[in-house]
Amino acid sequence: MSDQTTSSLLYLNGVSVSFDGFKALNSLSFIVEPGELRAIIGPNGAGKTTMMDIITGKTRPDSGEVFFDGGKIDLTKKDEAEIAQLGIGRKFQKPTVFESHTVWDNLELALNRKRGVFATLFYSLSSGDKARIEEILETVRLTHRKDELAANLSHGQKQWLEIGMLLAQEPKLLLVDEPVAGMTDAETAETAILLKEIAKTRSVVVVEHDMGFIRDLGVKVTCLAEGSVLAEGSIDFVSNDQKVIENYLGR
Ligand SMILES: Nc1ncnc2c1ncn2[C@@H]1O[C@H](COP(=O)(O)OP(=O)(O)OP(=O)(O)O)[C@@H](O)[C@H]1O
Repeated sequence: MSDQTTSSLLYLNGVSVSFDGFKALNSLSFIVEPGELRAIIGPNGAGKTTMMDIITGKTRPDSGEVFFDGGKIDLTKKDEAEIAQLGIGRKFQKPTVFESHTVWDNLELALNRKRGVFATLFYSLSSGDKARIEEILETVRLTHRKDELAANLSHGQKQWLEIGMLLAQEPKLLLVDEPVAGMTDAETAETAILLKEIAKTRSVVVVEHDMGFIRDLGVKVTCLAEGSVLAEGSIDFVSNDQKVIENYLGR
């Protein structure tokens, strides 16, 4: 096993997958380090969602390697539930919070989900749990709205609440799909700060089309196109790459 495999949190090497003969991923190689925040950009159909599907076990690769946690775990041998348990959380584009519950209860439910049904039946909230919920509320900027029904939150706040629910499961890697679509400019700017804070204690991979937001993140950017990496580096490096301009930014 190579040094890159053992030092990385997530290691994809030569991953390919086809749907009806169409190569959605074409020998994709992609590495995320522990504690790294990484931005992914790329045109529609580039394979961004398919890559997330491979990591979370929703889709199986036709070929290639997918390792987690310093090469210890072969994700291609695990199902979706096992991968979630291993510490990979995924936030889809549309928020899916429990609208008729309060913000606090949404987080409490997420904390309980980690414990399983039996433990939850005989469970009362410990002071440690309360402290953790309060900490998450601070992180996702919702302390002042903790007793509000989730239905009454703004779209951006619902996105933050769902990120908080994922944090309650203590993922080592958080995958976030287009979090700022539909957010106000202020919420978008705040989301960049929030994700940078979250990435202090875990790795985060965020897919976005909003280039202002990507610039605010100030992290390494990977541009995908036609199922493989077109360019990777700082936002200035990637956005000045001729292939990126032709395939994505200049369109
Ligand atoms: N389950 C599937 N069956 C058939 N084709 C699929 C399937 N999933 C993805 N594809 C195709 O694979 C290609 C890559 O799609 P993918 O959704 O990964 O791109 P994307 O980069 O996430 O695009 P977007 O920015 O539009 O979300 C697309 O052409 C898509 O139509």
